[in-house]
Amino acid sequence: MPNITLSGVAKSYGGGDHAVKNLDLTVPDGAFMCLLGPSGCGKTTTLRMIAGLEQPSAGTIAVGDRVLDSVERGLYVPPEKRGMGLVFQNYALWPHLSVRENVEFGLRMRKVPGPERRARAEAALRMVHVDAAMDRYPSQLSGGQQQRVALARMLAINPTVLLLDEPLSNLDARLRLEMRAELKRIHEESGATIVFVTHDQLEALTMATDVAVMNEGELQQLAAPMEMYARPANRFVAEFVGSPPMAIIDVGSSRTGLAGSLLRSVEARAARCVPAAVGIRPEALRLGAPPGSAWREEAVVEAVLPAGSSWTVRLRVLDTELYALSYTPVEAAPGEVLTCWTDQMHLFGADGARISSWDRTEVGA
Ligand SMILES: Nc1ncnc2c1ncn2[C@@H]1O[C@H](COP(=O)(O)OP(=O)(O)OP(=O)(O)O)[C@@H](O)[C@H]1O
Repeated sequence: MPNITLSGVAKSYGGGDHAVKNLDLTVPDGAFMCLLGPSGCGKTTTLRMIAGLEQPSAGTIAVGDRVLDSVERGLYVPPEKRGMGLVFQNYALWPHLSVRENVEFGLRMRKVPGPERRARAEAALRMVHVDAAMDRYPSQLSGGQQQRVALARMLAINPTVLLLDEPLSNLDARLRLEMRAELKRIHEESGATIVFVTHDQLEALTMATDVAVMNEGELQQLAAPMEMYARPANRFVAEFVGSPPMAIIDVGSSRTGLAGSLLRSVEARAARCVPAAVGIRPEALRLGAPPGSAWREEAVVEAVLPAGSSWTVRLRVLDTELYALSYTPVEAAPGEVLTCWTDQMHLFGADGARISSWDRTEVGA
């Protein structure tokens, strides 16, 4: 199964501002790609263009050698001829059809003969673990089961590409967690290429093989989830991916306060790195005795917030409030002075881009 390639793709609705700008994106064969970004960043528009529900204003969309859209060549393949399955946030099932009939419906439309239709519907329902409820009606199922039936309806068609637009957004927290694991399993079992739209960074990190972060119609970074977490390409990605978010301290040429302290530490290690901002993830801000070369400062404990398996600590470090996230118990009283330290800083330049030469100084530091 070939890659999906978007080259120079743009979309503006009715000649207005561009919802998607000059997008170059390759979805590798068999990938589980999440399009991630805040509301209005162009994720859904991108998915709808891949599906053929919207036509690009510029650029080319292809699956392998097969061009599906080319504005230049006036080429456009309609959705039903693209061989892709779509599941949207509102996954309406037919209320008057049983679960089995709902799943068989798409196959009936495609004129798949009876016995094969039944076998494929049952196999798809087994895959999503709702085969026991095959003869019930949608109103007799939980939200999560209905969601799975909608997925089974798509899987039965054996799409090589599955396009999902926030399909878990109507579910409660427990079901979302369950469905994330299910989707991952289904992806592995079916071998389908999945493109999944979400604004939930945790959803993207937990499920995707590749994450494409978008903002204001532009691709900010395309990377494997843990790579993106470890090395966000710019300030936007750094702040968007991770919860609680990374603290980003503007340093400029400051010689005072936390900014000055961080800057001196950077200069001591890599004099040629000139950051405009320094980022520290809460879990990278550690309490206690630092190793030799790590940046350190005295921190005044403002509050300790235990959450069962983790402890969030609000600290005042010189002139700035920072949060530390610890996975071992923190027993400190407000007003107590501790040492905080980190050996994992993220440096960003004046244009907001990551200073990657700094990462090389950290390796082996
Ligand atoms: N049919 C439309 N007509 C005009 N403008 C549209 C249309 N659909 C989307 N837009 C605009 O295009 C931009 C991108 O929208 P899009 O739905 O792709 O973003 P999104 O990232 O999926 O957001 P959300 O998570 O809120 O769905 C937004 O500014 C939106 O208002």
